[in-house]
Amino acid sequence: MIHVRELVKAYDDLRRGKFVAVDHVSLFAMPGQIYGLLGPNGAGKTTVLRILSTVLKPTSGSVQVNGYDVVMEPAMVRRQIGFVSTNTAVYERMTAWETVEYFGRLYGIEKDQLDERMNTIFRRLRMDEMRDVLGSKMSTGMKQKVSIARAIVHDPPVLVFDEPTLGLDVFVGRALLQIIAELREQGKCIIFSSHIMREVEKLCDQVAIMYKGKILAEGSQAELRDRYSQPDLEEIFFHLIGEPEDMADYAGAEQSENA
Ligand SMILES: Nc1ncnc2c1ncn2[C@@H]1O[C@H](COP(=O)(O)OP(=O)(O)OP(=O)(O)O)[C@@H](O)[C@H]1O
Repeated sequence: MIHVRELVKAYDDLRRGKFVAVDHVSLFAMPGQIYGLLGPNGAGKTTVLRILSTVLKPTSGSVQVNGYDVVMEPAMVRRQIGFVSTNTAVYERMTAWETVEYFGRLYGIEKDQLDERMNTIFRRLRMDEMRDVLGSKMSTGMKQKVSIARAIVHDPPVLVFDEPTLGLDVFVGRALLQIIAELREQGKCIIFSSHIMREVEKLCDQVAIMYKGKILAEGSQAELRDRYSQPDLEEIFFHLIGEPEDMADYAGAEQSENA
């Protein structure tokens, strides 16, 4: 379970001065559910997820992961979470098996239990054929599977996916979404951030639409469609922000992408 209350993150930016990247964000995600954080580049999604996984400290507000507070009990929070993003590192000189084993050991899992768990994970993620492939020889899709395997090796109840399909082709992207749906069936609490409306539409039970640091709307997809009388998430999004008159509206996002 993830409980975010009135979360604020302000940066002291040399160029922009004090910049509020996350502005009083509240959300609640349950086990067995995929919670979608949908928003364009620069909306503040990654900042929320980094605070959730204890990489960044909040300016104010509170975040609890399975009852543990991210500021007071960061080590316990890290045990609850598996984090997957597009640029999760895969070591060039380690095989798929060695990489996942290494992370399992970091979490202090006993050898026998680790072997058993890894066998299950490799089978479930259809990674058996790539056990001995070195990081330097892996395709992007293989690397992404290794990233998922290392994120779930300690069997965390909470999984965070930050734009996980970025740069993947349609086959690998689809397989990845299927894996995430399977993890939901296992009762995991999943946060899935994306700017791709179609993906969020397919996968997510609850959706928060985020823009310029704020959550503009939150609910199940059916609730959101009803509330705003719009047929899909894209229409709801533009209904909420208004049609941008020119790309000046989008300047902040461009900067973030290049940062
Ligand atoms: N260290 C920092 N200092 C100053 N501003 C920052 C810093 N990190 C992020 N920001 C700004 O905070 C805003 C939100 O960034 P964030 O990465 O959370 O957005 P996002 O929704 O994840 O988008 P993206 O998909 O581009 O990563 C952006 O305007 C970004 O430039």
